Amino acid sequence: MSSDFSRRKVEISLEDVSMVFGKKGRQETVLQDITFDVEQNEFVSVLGPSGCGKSTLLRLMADLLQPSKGHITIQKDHPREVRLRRKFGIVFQTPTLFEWRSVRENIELPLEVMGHPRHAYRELVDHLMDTVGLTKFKDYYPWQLSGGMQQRVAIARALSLDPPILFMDEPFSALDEFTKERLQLDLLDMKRKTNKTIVFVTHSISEAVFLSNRIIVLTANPGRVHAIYPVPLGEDRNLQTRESLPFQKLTAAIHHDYKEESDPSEDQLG
Ligand SMILES: Nc1ncnc2c1ncn2[C@@H]1O[C@H](COP(=O)(O)OP(=O)(O)OP(=O)(O)O)[C@@H](O)[C@H]1O
Repeated sequence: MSSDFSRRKVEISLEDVSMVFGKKGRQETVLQDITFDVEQNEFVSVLGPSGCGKSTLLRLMADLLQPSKGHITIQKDHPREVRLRRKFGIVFQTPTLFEWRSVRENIELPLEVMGHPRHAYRELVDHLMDTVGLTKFKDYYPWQLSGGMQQRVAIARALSLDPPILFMDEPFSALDEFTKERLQLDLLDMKRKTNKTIVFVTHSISEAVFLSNRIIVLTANPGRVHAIYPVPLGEDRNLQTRESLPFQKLTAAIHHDYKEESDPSEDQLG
C-alpha cells in the first residue's frame, strides 16, 4: 500500500453514522458515531465480536438499510445512486443461489436482469467460471455443489457486472479451514488483478490481518470504532505470510488490545 495517502481517492465515506433499531420505548442503538473512509482499491476489514453491528454496517453501506443518523457516501454519491448504477456487488455469509438454475445460469442472472443479450456475455461468464475454478461444474445445480463451490458461484455472480466495489459479509465463515484458505488466496489474487475496493466483515483476527490493507475494529453495545490498524504486509501474500513476524505481531496486538476491552476467546472475537 502506498504511504502517500494524500494522492489516494476516497471511495466510501462514513461520517458519524448511528443505527437505532426498534420503536419508541424499546429502542436499541446498534451502531454509534461511526466515522471512517475507505480508499479506492483498498481492502478494508470490519472486525468485531458477534452482535456488534458488523453486518448492519455493511448493509448501511450497501443501501439495504438507512442510517438513523449521519452520512454515507460512495464515490461522493448516496449509496442508493451507486446501487442503481450497479457499482457494487454483495456476497453474503450464506450463498443465496437459485436452486433451479445451474452454475452458469446463476452467474448470468445479473446480466440477464440488466437486459444484455445472452451471446454478449457468454465469454465473460466463461471467464468468471474459470476465475473461480468452476468451469467443469458449469451445468451443475446448487444442491450438487459443496458449500465452498456454492460460495464461489456467489462471488462470480457478484463480479458479473464488474463492479468497482465488493461488499463481503463473512463469506468464508461457514467453510472448512482448507477451503477457506484456498478462497482467501483466490480473493487476494482477484483483488490484485482487478483493483477492486473491498469491504469485508469478519470476526476472525487472522483472516482480517491476512486479507486487509486496513482493519476497523468495532466494540459492542453499541458498536463503535475502537481502533483502526494499518496492515504492514504488502500486496504479495501467500501461505507463508501467516508465519511472518509482521503478521504474528499484528495478530497478537489486536488480540491483546481487544482482550482489554472485552474477553474474547482464542482467535475469534465472536
Ligand atoms: N432489522 C433489524 N431489526 C432489529 N434489530 C436488528 C436488525 N438487524 C440487526 N439487528 C440487531 O442488531 C445487532 C447487531 O446485529 P448484526 O447482525 O449487525 O451484528 P454482527 O456483528 O454482524 O453479528 P454476527 O457476527 O453474529 O453476524 C443485533 O443485536 C441484532 O439483533
